[in-house]
Amino acid sequence: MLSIGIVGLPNVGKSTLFNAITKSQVLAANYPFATIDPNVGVVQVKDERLEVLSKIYKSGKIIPTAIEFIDIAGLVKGAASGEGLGNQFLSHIRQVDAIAHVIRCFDDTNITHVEGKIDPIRDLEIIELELRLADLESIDKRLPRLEKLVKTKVKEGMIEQSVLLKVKHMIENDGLVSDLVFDDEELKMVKLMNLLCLKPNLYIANLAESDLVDPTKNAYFNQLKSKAHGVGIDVIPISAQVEYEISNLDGDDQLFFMESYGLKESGLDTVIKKGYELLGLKTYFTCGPMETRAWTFKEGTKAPQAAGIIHTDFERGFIKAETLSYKDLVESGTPQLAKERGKVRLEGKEYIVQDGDIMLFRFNV
Ligand SMILES: Nc1ncnc2c1ncn2[C@@H]1O[C@H](COP(=O)(O)OP(=O)(O)OP(=O)(O)O)[C@@H](O)[C@H]1O
Ligand SMILES: [Mg+2]
Repeated sequence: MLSIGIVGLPNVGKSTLFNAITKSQVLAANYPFATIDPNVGVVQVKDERLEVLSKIYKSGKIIPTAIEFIDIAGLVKGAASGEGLGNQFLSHIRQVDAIAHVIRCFDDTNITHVEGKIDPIRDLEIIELELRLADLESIDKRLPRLEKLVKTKVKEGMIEQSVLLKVKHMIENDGLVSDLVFDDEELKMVKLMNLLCLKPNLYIANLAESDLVDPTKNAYFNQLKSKAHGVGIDVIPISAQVEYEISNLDGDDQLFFMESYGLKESGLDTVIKKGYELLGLKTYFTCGPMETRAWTFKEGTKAPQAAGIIHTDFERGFIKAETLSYKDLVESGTPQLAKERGKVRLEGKEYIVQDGDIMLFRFNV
């Protein structure tokens, strides 16, 4: 399962957010380094299409897809050189597929800030610098080991070296990740390499309760937003504390509470949805009277491999996939009508599965 790591300075609200997202009760407390070992939680990805599909197919149940969130210990300045158990915590970040970076944007003199003062841009830069320094160290260790491969013209070695040199150059010149240019082969290599500064990334602005109604009145949030905008990163405004309180209420109370803050939807759903997008994930559906179920695949996956997500036999014995797009189904009203209109396609091995496809795999083993 793909995972998103919650990363940031100590005592900024990471565990509070984790508890809200995963409905857990891990220790969230007003002192730095409350979290040492990573906490792992699995969450369902909400998708409005599931309700619609289960009505059309009169399905007995709905099974959404899921992703994993990991609450990681706080990083401090000097983490990459071992400060505050930094190396251990950085190794936890290495294992996640994407990073949700929590940045404190709330004033509260009772809650300790490790740098003494609220300053989201400085905080952001501290964390990003530590990730870069950690990468630089691993790049410098790796490069000499690649020399032999490069000398004997082993292709993988040459591609990896080229990627590492580009990233090293970017870090040493304080450049932007968004300015890096990789060819297709290098991109494939990047995905295998686990460099921290290249992981997909989003920012979560942790706001005071009073700023929820209109986050743009909060100067910290605006600073963060304009900085993020420049590098093409999303900022999600949220109050981890409020979300945590909401997550502990039942349905009706939740709605009442959200209305009182002027919230239309839970910020957590946005975090989960954006996280899913960030990972380049798409959804296809299988539907029938038993269940309507969402399956996660990576953008660009072909039909047999998508079938293999359900069962390896489906991939091994793949023949064809009966495919209907969600849009065509909804426009037609029922699967029968969609079929009559010629909207149900028989796709073969080279078909690239699209988000929202409803699929029925024909296979033979
Ligand atoms: N939006 C917010 N407004 C006010 N207080 C908050 C907010 N978010 C979190 N807090 C409070 O901040 C404190 C620290 O929260 P939490 O333990 O979640 O931080 P953390 O980032 O996990 O810290 P650590 O790195 O030490 O594990 C808690 O007392 C929590 O209630
Ligand atoms: Mg914590």
